[in-house]
Amino acid sequence: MKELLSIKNVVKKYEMAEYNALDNVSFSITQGEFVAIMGASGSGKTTLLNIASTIDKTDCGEIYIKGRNITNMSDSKAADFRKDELGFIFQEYFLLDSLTVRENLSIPLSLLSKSKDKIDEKIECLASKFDMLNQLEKYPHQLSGGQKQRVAVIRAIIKEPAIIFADEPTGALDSNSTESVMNHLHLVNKEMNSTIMMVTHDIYAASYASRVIFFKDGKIVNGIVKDDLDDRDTFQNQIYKIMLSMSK
Ligand SMILES: Nc1ncnc2c1ncn2[C@@H]1O[C@H](COP(=O)(O)OP(=O)(O)OP(=O)(O)O)[C@@H](O)[C@H]1O
Repeated sequence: MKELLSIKNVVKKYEMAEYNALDNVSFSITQGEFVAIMGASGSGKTTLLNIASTIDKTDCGEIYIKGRNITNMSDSKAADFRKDELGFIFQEYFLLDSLTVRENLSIPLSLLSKSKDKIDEKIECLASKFDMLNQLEKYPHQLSGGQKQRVAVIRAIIKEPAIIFADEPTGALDSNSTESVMNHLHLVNKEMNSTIMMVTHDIYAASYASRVIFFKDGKIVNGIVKDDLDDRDTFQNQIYKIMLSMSK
């Protein structure tokens, strides 16, 4: 299978820190995989996501996305790379409050100089899939948390990025909204064959992934792949047991 993201021997130590936030981390994600990164607070999950997505730099090691070495990209090249190739979903949504949902969603494609007709066509197609067609002319403050996060998911996928990085996408949501957002993320992964790397504390959210990688003290300590024959409850149970054993 085609390797999409490859992390090789990555080390990251913050200034004044006693320990490495990432300590010789290596793994790869193939095209179409949905990988969840789990671990206790401080285990290095967000540091990993920031380094894998060009937001932060490593001290040692290399990162490749679609075969391109992104390790030492200049800031301006990294910004272009993010615009062209990466999608982001954050806990706090980061929608622009003064713009409608439609205007928020048009930004990624406008930045890629797509025509207005193409942009509207794409927005309406995805809004329909995400049950958001009636919300396009509303402003973010008129939406529920779950609806805002669905807009953020559409915004992340609309330009069909090479990979989507999601940092605690359900962290601010109640259980109903979490279920809806995760169902839509799952749909994106299956129907559009999107590659997703998601950092989460939430065992339920992680159970939607096809693989979970577990971190402790900046190191990978375990990994589990969902068996196609197993249902999500079984996978969630397996994740729970590993998290429990790691906390002992
Ligand atoms: N900017 C920073 N400066 C110094 N130390 C940092 C910085 N950011 C993170 N750290 C430290 O690096 C380690 C890993 O932090 P990181 O935020 O990656 O963990 P995490 O697993 O994402 O935690 P959480 O689940 O609480 O968000 C921690 O010990 C943290 O205190």
